[in-house]
Amino acid sequence: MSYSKIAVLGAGSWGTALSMVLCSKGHEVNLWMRNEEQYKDMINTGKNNKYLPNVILPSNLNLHLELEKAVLDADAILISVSSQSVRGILKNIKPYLKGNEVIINVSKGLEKGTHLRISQVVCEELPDNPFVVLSGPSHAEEVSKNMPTTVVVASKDKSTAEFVQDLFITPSFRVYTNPDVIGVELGGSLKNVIAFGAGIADGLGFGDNARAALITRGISEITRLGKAMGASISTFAGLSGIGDLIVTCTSMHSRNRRAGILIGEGKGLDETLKEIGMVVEGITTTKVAYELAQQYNIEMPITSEIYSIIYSNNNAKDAVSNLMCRNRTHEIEEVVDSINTDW
Ligand SMILES: NC(=O)C1=CN([C@@H]2O[C@H](COP(=O)(O)OP(=O)(O)OC[C@H]3O[C@@H](n4cnc5c(N)ncnc54)[C@H](O)[C@@H]3O)[C@@H](O)[C@H]2O)C=CC1
Ligand SMILES: O=C(CO)COP(=O)(O)O
Repeated sequence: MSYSKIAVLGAGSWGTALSMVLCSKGHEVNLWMRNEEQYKDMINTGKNNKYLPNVILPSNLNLHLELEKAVLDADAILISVSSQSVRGILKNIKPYLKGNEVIINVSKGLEKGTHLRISQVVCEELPDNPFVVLSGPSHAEEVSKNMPTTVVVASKDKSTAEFVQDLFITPSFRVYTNPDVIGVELGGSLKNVIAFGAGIADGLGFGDNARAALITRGISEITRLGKAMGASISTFAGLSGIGDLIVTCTSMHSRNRRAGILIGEGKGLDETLKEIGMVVEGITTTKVAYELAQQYNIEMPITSEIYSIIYSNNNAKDAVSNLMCRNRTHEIEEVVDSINTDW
């Protein structure tokens, strides 16, 4: 097997956990962070105490504060910051790149204002670099402890997807490939909106029935928007669709679900975000998804009610009542997948 040099940009919980997977395969891994205090603490303690406190960092992991040094001669660059920070990071690394580094995005969100998927942001900023998105049901807390996890890597180019599959795959971290970049990106982003809603239901004291309803009707509205935006509907039945939706709506590791629980219990948004202390992508994605639903004229009732709670300060109990008392309708829509997902 051959070894690669990989720069991981963003030392939150996900960047750290994925660095550990890559180190376990013997790759040269440069983990970059912007915060000097965090860097010193990680050097001194051998742990990422702020974001992933319960694991010891591998001894072969290189920590960096200087972006230029971190990306120098890299074969691949993994972006693990919040989705709204991705464009800024790409602009910052651009002067140091050769143009053939594979860009691997793992952040799950859509750009505020432009409504762009991260692959489109990368295409605007680094048009020459090959691109892959890695997504799926994968909480950092479990990946960092080598618990069995499956993810999917999507790229327009099969050999690039297989290169990234090879970089990561281990007996506890199984990686599939998929050509449907749009579907994988939308599944990973939009599930955070529904998971936030599932958290609200939990916080209001509702049970398993409500959660199952949100998961099932949630994937239905995600698929509707995804189809309109050019995704393959079968991707939403896979790891980056229903798989990620299930894990995020049911796990106490989920930042989106935990934030929703606090809102359902009556806390305000600022207080909630402070308490979580990590990125809660679903807040911004709700606004983008709501606007996309209007743009594509797609009915997204759950997203719309969550939008009204976050952005119009509507009462969560009223939102539930609005959803339950909508006009009666059929469950299954006729959906035909016309997208050719062969490479
Ligand atoms: N934590 C998890 O289990 C998973 C997270 N993700 C996604 O990965 C992305 C990152 O999530 P987490 O690691 O959980 O977040 P986090 O909140 O633990 O860490 C985010 C990191 O990005 C850094 N950051 C943000 N803006 C930056 C900038 N402009 N320059 C430099 N650093 C910056 C922060 O300082 C922090 O270290 C999110 O999009 C999330 O949805 C995806 C799968 C699993
Ligand atoms: O995407 C994730 C798991 O696959 C992480 O979800 P949270 O951001 O809700 O923790």
